[in-house]
Amino acid sequence: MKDKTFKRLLKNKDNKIHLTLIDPDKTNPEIAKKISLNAYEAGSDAILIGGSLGVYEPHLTELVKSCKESGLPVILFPGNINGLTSSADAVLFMLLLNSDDPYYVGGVQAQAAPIILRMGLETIPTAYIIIGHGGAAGYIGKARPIPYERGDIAAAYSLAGAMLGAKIIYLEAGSGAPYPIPPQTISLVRRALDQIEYDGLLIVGGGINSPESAKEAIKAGADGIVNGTIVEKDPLSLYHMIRAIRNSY
Ligand SMILES: CC(C)=CCC/C(C)=C/CC/C(C)=C/CC/C(C)=C/COP(=O)(O)OP(=O)(O)O
Ligand SMILES: O=P(O)(O)OC[C@@H](O)CO
Ligand SMILES: [Mg+2]
Repeated sequence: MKDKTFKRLLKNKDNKIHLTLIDPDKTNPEIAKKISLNAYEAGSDAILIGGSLGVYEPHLTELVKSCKESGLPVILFPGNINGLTSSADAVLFMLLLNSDDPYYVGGVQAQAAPIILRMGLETIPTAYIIIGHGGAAGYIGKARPIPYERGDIAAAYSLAGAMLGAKIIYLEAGSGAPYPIPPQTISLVRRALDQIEYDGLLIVGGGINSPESAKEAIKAGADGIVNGTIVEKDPLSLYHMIRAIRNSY
């Protein structure tokens, strides 16, 4: 199996990972290119492209191509099978572990797998776990969100994801969530993953809108963070977010 893009991320683990999210539903290729160039200069590790609502072609492919001009890897973060295009470098092959709908825990993966095979995309096995507010992803994905403060439950789901072979454990509060995942919750997940010597990446996203909250997530044990909403509002905020996570110790 291809793993070039994932290995490139993993190499930066000690330096902490920053992922810049672009929603194809809200962004045109020109703006996506500007955000990506900015992300590259600020030191982000990759561009994630995805959203909870449907996307269409050729828009998605054009968006991916314009992001690739930055030189950063472009990783699909699909809400459904229409979020796939062969022009990306890889796809987060996600299972929404705490969804009550079997479509998101087996069904969509079976729909997507033969398409991904034909597209020749690298897959990054990802356990997607929705916590707290959950945002559009929680609603569309029919998640039963884990309460913000229940780090023990988040840890149980994260262990399950790791034991299933996920290379990324993605703790998600939902794009634009009013509060990010609390550091105590992240710490409990980190501790559990350390017990099994997990060697993948613990990524946290949703509502991380200040350098302080970015730093807290990393201090609590996240290997990396995702920023979407704040980048849409102010692309220059990336410099502060990335500086914060790289100077956490
Ligand atoms: C394997 C394939 C092809 C797909 C996986 C499909 C799964 C499991 C989806 C989980 C549920 C879901 C709808 C996830 C979407 C995650 C995502 C791309 C969130 C990005 O943000 P938005 O939720 O669009 O935020 P806004 O509300 O800000 O637009
Ligand atoms: O838009 P924000 O709140 O930064 O969330 C990013 C990401 O975790 C959403 O999937
Ligand atoms: Mg969206």
